[in-house]
Amino acid sequence: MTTEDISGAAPGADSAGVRDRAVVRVGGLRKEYGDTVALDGVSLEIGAGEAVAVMGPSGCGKSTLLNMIAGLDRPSAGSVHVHGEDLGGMSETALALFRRRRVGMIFQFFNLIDDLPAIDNVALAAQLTGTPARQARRRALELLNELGIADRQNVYPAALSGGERQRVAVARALMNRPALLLADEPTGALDSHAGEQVMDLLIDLNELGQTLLLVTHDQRLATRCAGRLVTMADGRITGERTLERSA
Ligand SMILES: Nc1ncnc2c1ncn2[C@@H]1O[C@H](COP(=O)(O)OP(=O)(O)OP(=O)(O)O)[C@@H](O)[C@H]1O
Repeated sequence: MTTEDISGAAPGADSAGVRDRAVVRVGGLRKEYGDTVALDGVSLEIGAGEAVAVMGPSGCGKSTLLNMIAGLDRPSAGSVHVHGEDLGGMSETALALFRRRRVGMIFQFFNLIDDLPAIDNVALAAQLTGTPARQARRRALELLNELGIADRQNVYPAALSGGERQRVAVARALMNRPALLLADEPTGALDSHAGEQVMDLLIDLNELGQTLLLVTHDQRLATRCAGRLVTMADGRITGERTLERSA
């Protein structure tokens, strides 16, 4: 896999250090759902080229934080900047464009479209930003090739293994060279072998300069893939430490 293949994010991981350019800046973030306070004053900065894992007990607000950074939901208070763009100031249309162009997301249950073969699941991400179909399919095939599943390009999600589905989802997430790759329990539905392969893939991508934010319950995923661990409880950040990546 090459830097050129994956992203426009790589230049951030330069010799000047990885945290000199923030890809994510979250300040005083609060989110209420009725009486539930899901986020209660979260501030976090992620530098270009960093891999950050967020861990904490169920219900502590991890996915809510991820969704705010992805522009999938709006905060009750506080600010989110991604790649220098202020999400709070965006119209719904601008936010939809931001989601397509700036962030790639992978989820526990893949979220692939059942009635499209692998290649079209991937290509669609670029077609939605206006890339002509032929060009989108060409890049989709390159990515599937880089991820080792080009031979599965015409297979529908139902006939793919869990690991293959997640690889298709990763290819889709990388399609528009996102500044930020967000992963919500990316190995949660995989057996240990497929999980290891997805972890290796995330490590490779980060080493090529892709900025990564992942939410997980899996200590092994966090320590293998991330350089920094953020812990949360009750909607707040309760701790932060640098990780030495384990083998
Ligand atoms: N759309 C929603 N409507 C109402 N409440 C919500 C919504 N989304 C999240 N919540 C609540 O906000 C809190 C934080 O939820 P969130 O999903 O962010 O936690 P989490 O740490 O990701 O949990 P898990 O590890 O179980 O996925 C929980 O109390 C949850 O019930």
